[in-house]
Amino acid sequence: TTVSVSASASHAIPTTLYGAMFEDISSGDGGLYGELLQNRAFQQVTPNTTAALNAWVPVSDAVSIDVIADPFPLSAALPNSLVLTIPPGATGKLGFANTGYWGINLVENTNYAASLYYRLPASISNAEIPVLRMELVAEDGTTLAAHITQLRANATGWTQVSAVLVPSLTPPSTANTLVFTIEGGAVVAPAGLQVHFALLSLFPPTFRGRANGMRADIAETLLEMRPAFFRFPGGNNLEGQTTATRWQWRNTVGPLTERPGRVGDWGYVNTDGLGLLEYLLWCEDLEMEPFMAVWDGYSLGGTSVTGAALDPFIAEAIDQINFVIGDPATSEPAALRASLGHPEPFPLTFVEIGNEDFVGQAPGTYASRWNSFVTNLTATFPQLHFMATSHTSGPVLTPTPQHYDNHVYQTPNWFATNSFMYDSVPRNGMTFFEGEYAAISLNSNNLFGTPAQGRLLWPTLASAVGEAAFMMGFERNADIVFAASYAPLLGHVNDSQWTPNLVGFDAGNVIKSTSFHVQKLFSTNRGDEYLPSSLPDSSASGTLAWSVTRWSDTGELIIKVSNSAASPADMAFVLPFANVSRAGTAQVLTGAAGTDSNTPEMPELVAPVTTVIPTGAAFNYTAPAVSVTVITLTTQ
Ligand SMILES: [NH3+][C@H]1C[C@H](O)[C@@H](O)[C@@H]1CO
Repeated sequence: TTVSVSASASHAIPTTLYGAMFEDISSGDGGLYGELLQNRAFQQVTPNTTAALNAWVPVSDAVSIDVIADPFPLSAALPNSLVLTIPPGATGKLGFANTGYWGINLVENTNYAASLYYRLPASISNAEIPVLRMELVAEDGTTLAAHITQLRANATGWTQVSAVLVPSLTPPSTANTLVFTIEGGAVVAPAGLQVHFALLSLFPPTFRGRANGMRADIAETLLEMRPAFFRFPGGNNLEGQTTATRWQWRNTVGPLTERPGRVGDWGYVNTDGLGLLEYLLWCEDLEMEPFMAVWDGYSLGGTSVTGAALDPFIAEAIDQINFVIGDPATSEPAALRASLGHPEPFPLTFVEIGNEDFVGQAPGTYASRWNSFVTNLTATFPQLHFMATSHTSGPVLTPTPQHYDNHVYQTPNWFATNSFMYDSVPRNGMTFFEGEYAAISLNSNNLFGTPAQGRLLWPTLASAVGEAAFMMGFERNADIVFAASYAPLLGHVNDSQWTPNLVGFDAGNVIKSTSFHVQKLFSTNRGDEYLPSSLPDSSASGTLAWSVTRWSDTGELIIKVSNSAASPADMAFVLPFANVSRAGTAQVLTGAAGTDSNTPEMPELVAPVTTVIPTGAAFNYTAPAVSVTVITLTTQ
């Protein structure tokens, strides 16, 4: 195949072309968000049930623990507490432990910040006052770190205890626990003792040392991709099953004692410790533009709010946006932002109105809800761009959307043969965000089924190669495609609500998938202008796709190639430049079989290999079977 490249660019490659989509789908709590204790504040649980004690266990049968609706709660937002009951004369390790999110990763000589609130239902009159011991304990019972503090005899009000725990060694597994025990032996409990606990927390060092920040290894992995934007808070997790359980920005900002959490849309409670300000600071740290969604009246249970009933939610969206960009002098939400330490507005251009309003009953009311939101938001924020989430084929929306968020989940082969999807889209001023795409299954007749029905647990090499072909279409059509992101971004391997995910993780490991490598290769070799070239075969039998872009300042050329065929593809490149470097760099992602995946067992089975290849004004390159290649060379 000969590829002749044009000397003049046809269009710019937007800086926002490659980014990340995020929602809490086994990805925030227990993942990107740094908190190591699961169910840390008993949020949104039913008191006096076993489920309310999720991730909490007693450490001896001499005591009992129960989650209650506390008569004197820590706060209105956190009404529940854990009551430790020590019967008279009890001895031994009198306490309870948290087992984390399928484990707690601990590293020696690292500072872990523990904190909790406790209160005594009645003052203790004993001579000896009980001691509270916090310990990091390994699977075999070894104490890795300990901190003791004396309880205050008259602490009938909530009292906070904070401590830094430093493991003396790195334990052999992540099956570690944080153990809380009361000591003082029989003296403590001549008549027995009860202690109430609330908002118990353990944080490792966070990414960039941010308070209430992100887990560093996952954050560093996402930083590797250099995503240019970050879409949040969803995705389904924006919507709620009902209006009442929608994502509400105010409940996600301010002190953790003021955040009630919510029943998320992926089968577990969200702490909302990862909230709007944390998302925005995270965008700042990774230099990503926020693509922020506002709740738009539709909930996944099928209900819609329309007409005048929508007004309070439009006001809520205006407040949410003002929290991000408002002037503290004139806007209460902006003043709240300033009071939380960020007086300056955050950058914001794109606001998405809802999520996937093409599902269920949503299309029936989206035109009306879109009109209500966009009419009001445009009046308040004329500088913002609003993205529609219904299908471009309908319903007809007014005002006409400037941008649509398209989603596609398909088979690896579908992606490999649909890289021309945007070539035939009319150029009428409308531009597109391919906000969610992924090779999800080998079964085109049941894409969202189970693994037994063809669903992929992990991205495969064939997934990544297909997605790369599809992404060539983004670059060739970057005059109308301004952003694209794989979804979902992250998933906990022990409890994923969705597979495959771009990055898998467990308590101690991060797994970079084959698709992650493609996202990183494209995002870190983007170029800023597109050079037209001979077109690949756009038919269903096309197996070879490529894209040529350039950095206009340096003249550096980037040639991306995707070969989904089971055999190598001989290519000849013809470049119309005088001073093409005689050697270029080739980063090649390939493997033994298209079915290869990076998994917890073999996290690096498939990884890019960088080589130097001969290049020049005309050069040959053989793309290996089932591979993605990024060639970089200079032209001046
Ligand atoms: N059903 C997918 C579409 C929705 O927007 C996401 O929440 C889900 C996983 O990426």
